[in-house]
Amino acid sequence: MTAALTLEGVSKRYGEFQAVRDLSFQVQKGAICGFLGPNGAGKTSTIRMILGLQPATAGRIEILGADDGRKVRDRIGFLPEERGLYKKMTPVDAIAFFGALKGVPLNEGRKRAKEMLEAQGLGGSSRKKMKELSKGMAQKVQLIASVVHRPEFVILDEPFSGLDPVNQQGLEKMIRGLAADGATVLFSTHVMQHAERLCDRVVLLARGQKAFEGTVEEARSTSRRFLELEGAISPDQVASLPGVSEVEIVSDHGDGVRVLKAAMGQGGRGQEALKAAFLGGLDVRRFDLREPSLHDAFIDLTGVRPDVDQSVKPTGQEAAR
Ligand SMILES: Nc1ncnc2c1ncn2[C@@H]1O[C@H](COP(=O)(O)OP(=O)(O)OP(=O)(O)O)[C@@H](O)[C@H]1O
Repeated sequence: MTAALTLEGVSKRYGEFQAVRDLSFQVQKGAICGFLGPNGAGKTSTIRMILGLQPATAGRIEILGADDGRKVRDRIGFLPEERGLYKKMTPVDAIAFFGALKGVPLNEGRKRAKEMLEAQGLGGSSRKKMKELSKGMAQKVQLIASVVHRPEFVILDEPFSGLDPVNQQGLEKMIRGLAADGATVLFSTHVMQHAERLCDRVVLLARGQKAFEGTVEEARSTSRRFLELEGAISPDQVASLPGVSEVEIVSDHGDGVRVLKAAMGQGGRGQEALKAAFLGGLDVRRFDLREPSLHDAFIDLTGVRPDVDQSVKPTGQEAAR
């Protein structure tokens, strides 16, 4: 496997404030990688360093074999977090314009734009002005504009933000399509579900530091599984089941019937515990085995929720740097 992107010990300081600290990770060619973390974790700062839009304070970045993103800018597609295409242009013109900035002749850009809009079910909107499109449509157009030059590497900063579930799904499909056509994709998000569905690998970032790098499955496996049991059972009985590390009373019906939540310890298997409960004749009337989600894993690995805002408001002087 070949790495399309390598970061080694990358840091970013804004004045006294350390936004990114000693960050290292790789994205293999052709992979979809999720760059995950709460708002303010340092994702945009890292993306800007990868693209060469701002210098790293320390460390090394290699993208598509180059030591500076600006040297390979025509082979990269970028969807920034702050969006807005020329409002008075039609989608076709806006897309062709962006293509032209990356060396695609205007006529060819228009042809590609029409085909890509058609493929996204936006063929009917191609004569409208950008300002007349819904937010979801405009965002799809902007994504098309960022990939019309058929880049090898696509970087999307919070591509799902502000979209309704239907448009989010459409965008997920587009991202899968880009990877199926051979592109490498890195996208940032603070919503774990998108990454769970899309990514080959994920990099988890909290307070500017990497907390985890690996597959979604590996991330999940670091987190505890839970077994929820309802019946005339005591916490002690559940605590003695194999693999159970902790028991919590969720609710007590008062007649001896309770709902108990058992956290499985490292390597503990809920099925084994359930089997022992039934073989031991425990009065279990309902059970639920809950696998940890990527969201659970993020909280376990970083100690923070991915949906909080970790931003530190920059002072005027720092913001100007
Ligand atoms: N130019 C700047 N000057 C000073 N501080 C900055 C600057 N840019 C970003 N920061 C701070 O660095 C931290 C990381 O910001 P960054 O935008 O990289 O995070 P993020 O994970 O992309 O979050 P978001 O999705 O909200 O943009 C934040 O605390 C932010 O306030």
